[in-house]
Amino acid sequence: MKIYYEDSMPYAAEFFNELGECQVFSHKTVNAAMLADADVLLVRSTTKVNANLLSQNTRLQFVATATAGTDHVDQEYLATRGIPFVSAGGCNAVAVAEYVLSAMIVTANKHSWQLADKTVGIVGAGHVGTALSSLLTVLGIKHKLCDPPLADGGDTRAFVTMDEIMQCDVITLHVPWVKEGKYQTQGMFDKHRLKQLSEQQLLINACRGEVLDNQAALELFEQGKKLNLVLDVWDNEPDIKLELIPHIALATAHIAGHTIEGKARGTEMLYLALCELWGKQADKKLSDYLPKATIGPLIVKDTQDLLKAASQLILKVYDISEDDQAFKKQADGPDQFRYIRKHYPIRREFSAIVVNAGNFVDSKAIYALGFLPL
Ligand SMILES: NC(=O)C1=CN([C@@H]2O[C@H](COP(=O)(O)OP(=O)(O)OC[C@H]3O[C@@H](n4cnc5c(N)ncnc54)[C@H](O)[C@@H]3O)[C@@H](O)[C@H]2O)C=CC1
Ligand SMILES: O=C(O)C(=O)[C@H](O)COP(=O)(O)O
Repeated sequence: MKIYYEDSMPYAAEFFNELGECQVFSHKTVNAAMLADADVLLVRSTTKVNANLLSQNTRLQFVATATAGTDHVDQEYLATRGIPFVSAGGCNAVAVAEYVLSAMIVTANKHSWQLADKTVGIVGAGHVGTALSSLLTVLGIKHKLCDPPLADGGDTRAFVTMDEIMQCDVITLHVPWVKEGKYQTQGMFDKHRLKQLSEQQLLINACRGEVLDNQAALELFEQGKKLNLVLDVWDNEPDIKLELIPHIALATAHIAGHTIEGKARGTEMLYLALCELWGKQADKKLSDYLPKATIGPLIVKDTQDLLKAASQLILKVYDISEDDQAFKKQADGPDQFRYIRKHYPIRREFSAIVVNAGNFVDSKAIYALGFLPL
C-alpha cells in the first residue's frame, strides 16, 4: 500500500512506515501525477484536496487531514468516489485555547485590565471553544458561549445570541469556515459588526481568516477607527493583506494550533484511524515520541492570587508577543508567511511543563490548567 503524507506532519515516519510504503510530499509541489498511485493520502491544511489533485488517481481508499479545519478538502467530491475521509477534530484545541489565554494576558498587561472583571464571548463551542471555556472556568473568568448549530441540535449548555456576544469585553472566534447557508460564518465579522466594537473590546480570530472581513477592517483602520484585534488567521493565506498587519495588536502566522502536541496529536489520530480501517492493532503512541520539555520546573511566585500566578506561568510557557514581534518583522509576502509557519519554534502545551506550586493557596487550580505536578 502506498501512503502519501505531507512533509509538515510530525512523527509521520514513526507512525506510518510500518503500515505501508511511504512517500513524503510538499504542498508547494504536489500535483495530480505525483499522487497517481496513492492508496492513502494524508494532508494538513495547506494541501487543497479536490477533483483536480486526484484526477489521475483511481485507487485511493482513504484521505485524511491531521487538522481540525476541513475547508481545504472537497468532501462532496470524495463522497462521489466513495473515498472515506477523516479529520483530526480536537487535536489542537488545547493549543488554540492556550494561545487565546496568552493573547488575553498580554493585552490585559498592556492596558492594565483586570481579567477578573472581564467577560469573554466564545463564538463556536466545539473542541476549541470548550477547551477555552474549561481554562476560563478554572481561572474564574466569566464567559458566554454562542453556537446556534449546537443549540439547535439539543446541546444543553447555556448559549447566548450574537447580540449578547457583541457586548462582551473579549470576543473570540472558533467556528469553521462555512461559506453559505443558515450557519454561514464567512464574513461573520463584517464592516457592520466591526464598526460596533469599541476600543475597550478585544476581538480574537484564531479560526479562519475569511470569518472576519479583512478588507473591511483595513478600511475602518484607515478611516481612523480604533480596533483591538488579535489575528492568527488571515483572508486568502498565504497571500494576505500586508497593509493590515501594522494595525493589528497581536499578529501571528496561523500558528495558534502549532504546539508540538497539537500537530503531533493530529498525526497520531490519523494513524489510529488508518489502523482501524485496516483492522490492524495500533501499537504506537505519541507519548513514546514527544521530547521532554526544555522549560521548567517552574515555580509559582505569588502565593495568593490565582490569576496573577497563572498569568506568570502561562507567559513563561507561551508569550504570544514574541510571535507577534517576529511576524511583524518578517512577514512580507506569501513565501515568507509559509516560511514562518514551517520554521515555527517548538512550542509546548501546559501539560508538558512541570510546576512546583509550593505554598500557593490553590495548587489544585494550577494543575487543573494542565500543568504537571512536581
Ligand atoms: N488557528 C489555528 O491554528 C486553528 C484553527 N482552527 C479553526 O477553528 C475552527 C474550530 O475548531 P474546533 O473547535 O476544533 O472545531 P469544532 O468543529 O469542534 O467546533 C466548531 C464549532 O463551531 C460551531 N459553529 C458552526 N457554525 C457556527 C455559527 N454560524 N455560529 C456559531 N457557531 C458555529 C459548530 O457548531 C461547532 O460546535 C476549525 O474549523 C478551524 O477552522 C482549529 C484549530 C487550529
Ligand atoms: O487544525 C486546523 O484547522 C488548523 O488551522 C491548523 O492548525 C493548521 O495547521 P497547518 O495544517 O496549516 O499546519
